[in-house]
Amino acid sequence: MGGDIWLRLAEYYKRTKATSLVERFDREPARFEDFSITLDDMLLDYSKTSLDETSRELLLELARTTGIESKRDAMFKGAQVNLTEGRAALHTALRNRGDDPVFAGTVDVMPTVNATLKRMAEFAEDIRSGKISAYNGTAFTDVVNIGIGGSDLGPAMATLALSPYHDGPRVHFVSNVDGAEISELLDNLDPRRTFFIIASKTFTTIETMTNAATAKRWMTAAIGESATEHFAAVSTAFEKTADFGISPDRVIGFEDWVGGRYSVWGPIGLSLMIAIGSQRFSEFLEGGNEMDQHFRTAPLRDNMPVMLGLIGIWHNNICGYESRAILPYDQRLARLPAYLQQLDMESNGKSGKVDGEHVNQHTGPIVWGEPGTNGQHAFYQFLHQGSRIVPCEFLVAAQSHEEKLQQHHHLLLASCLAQSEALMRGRCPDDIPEKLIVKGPSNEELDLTAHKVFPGNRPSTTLIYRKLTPRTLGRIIALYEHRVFVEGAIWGINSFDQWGVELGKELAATLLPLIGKETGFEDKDSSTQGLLKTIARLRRD
Ligand SMILES: O=P(O)(O)OC[C@H]1O[C@](O)(CO)[C@@H](O)[C@@H]1O
Repeated sequence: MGGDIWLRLAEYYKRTKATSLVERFDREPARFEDFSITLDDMLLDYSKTSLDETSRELLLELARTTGIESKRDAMFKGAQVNLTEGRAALHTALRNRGDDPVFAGTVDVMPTVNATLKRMAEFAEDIRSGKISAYNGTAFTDVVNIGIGGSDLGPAMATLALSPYHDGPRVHFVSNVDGAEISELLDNLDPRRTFFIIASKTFTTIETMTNAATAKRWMTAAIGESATEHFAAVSTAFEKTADFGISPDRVIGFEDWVGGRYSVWGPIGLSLMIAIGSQRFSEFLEGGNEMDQHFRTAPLRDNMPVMLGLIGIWHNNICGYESRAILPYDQRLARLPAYLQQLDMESNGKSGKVDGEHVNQHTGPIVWGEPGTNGQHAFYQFLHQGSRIVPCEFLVAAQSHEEKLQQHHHLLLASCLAQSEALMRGRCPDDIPEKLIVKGPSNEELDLTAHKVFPGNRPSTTLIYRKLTPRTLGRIIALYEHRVFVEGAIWGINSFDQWGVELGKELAATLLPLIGKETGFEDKDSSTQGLLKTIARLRRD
């Protein structure tokens, strides 16, 4: 679908790509107003990309041709958009704040969603107040969420992002099966005052189950049979949580129409709710819901997720840029790049279309990033003068939480704006006031001007928001969720399954009994055999 439009986009890009961003700004005095979208106290500036009126119209035509509106409406209405798993993708129902029913098939899911949210809130507040207490009646001081992927990244990212709102017990996250992570944490915790949440949709994920078993042993060694009182689970698999020894009144369930990487809005967000309280969690949901309403109702041209998605398509499929950098000038969003890696790359890192056909173009890009200004002192050299062009996505708050450290925030803001300006403007030899001459190895004079030249014309977007509040964070996450949806819908892929993670898991299960063995793996390739033998030797010697 949309074959001709792809060609027209490519041809238009070819014809206009010589026009630099600086030239565009010189020619179009209202470029910022024309190429930015405001949603209350949030603004997306995409004027520093090479989009112009014509290319934007072509992209909007692409979106319409690929049925973006009907696909969006189908998702919100609970259609089985996740065809390969036979499910709806109704994470938006978890943040539906109105009274309208939301159907998955013929069932209105809202009564269950609201009842679960109420249960979560009661549970979280009881932990916070000490009503749910440790075996000896004392309040819990520490809560540990054990989960991985979507059962970790969302609450871990959001808990850090909203740290100014923490007024509950300390919340920690363990995800890696590497024993280093859990052992370093447990060494610093008191089992008598620690509560574990085992967060796993399937309750089979090997990393989570291994960490959960270790936590249970650690707790049992300290308090014996009372250990299970220090555990809760968040899962869709009630039999498995019972087998683990968690009583049903300590299990908060959710439905299979919530994908792992979209699950922070519901019970998987329990650790976040314990940290910030149920009221603030509600504000977080409201923020997500506001972005949903915007996505559903704003004209495509003024629609933030749609335009962010189309900018992604432009950069990826038309300009040929392979990756996108997520650059929050907001230290508390330090985990956002990792969170978006899962959201984006697990959703859209696919080569098969919904109909089983192979895609004939690139799908999801490589997503990476770090908070500014640290990134500036690490990889920005590459962004400014490297041979590859990386579209940069800056995020920054106008106001910080650190009222007494305004000079820090001014510098942070100035740095963020400076980077997008430098990427766009670059620096030509004429702008270099003094020639820098050094002596070469044979005492000859070397002119360093070329090293000081920046090519510029490198695209970026900037998302500015007033302050990183629960509501704002909700909006940011929902914005990116819908952007991923828009891109996936245009490529015709299913953004809600993740078959590509299966093979590695299966092979790990077959390799596990071979670790430390010298033989028994003759059917493996010579590299794997060699590595297994080396492991055995290094463990033995
Ligand atoms: O919540 P679970 O079932 O433990 O799954 C954890 C993660 O594993 C995956 O299935 C694969 O990485 C993710 O999609 C998911 O978020």
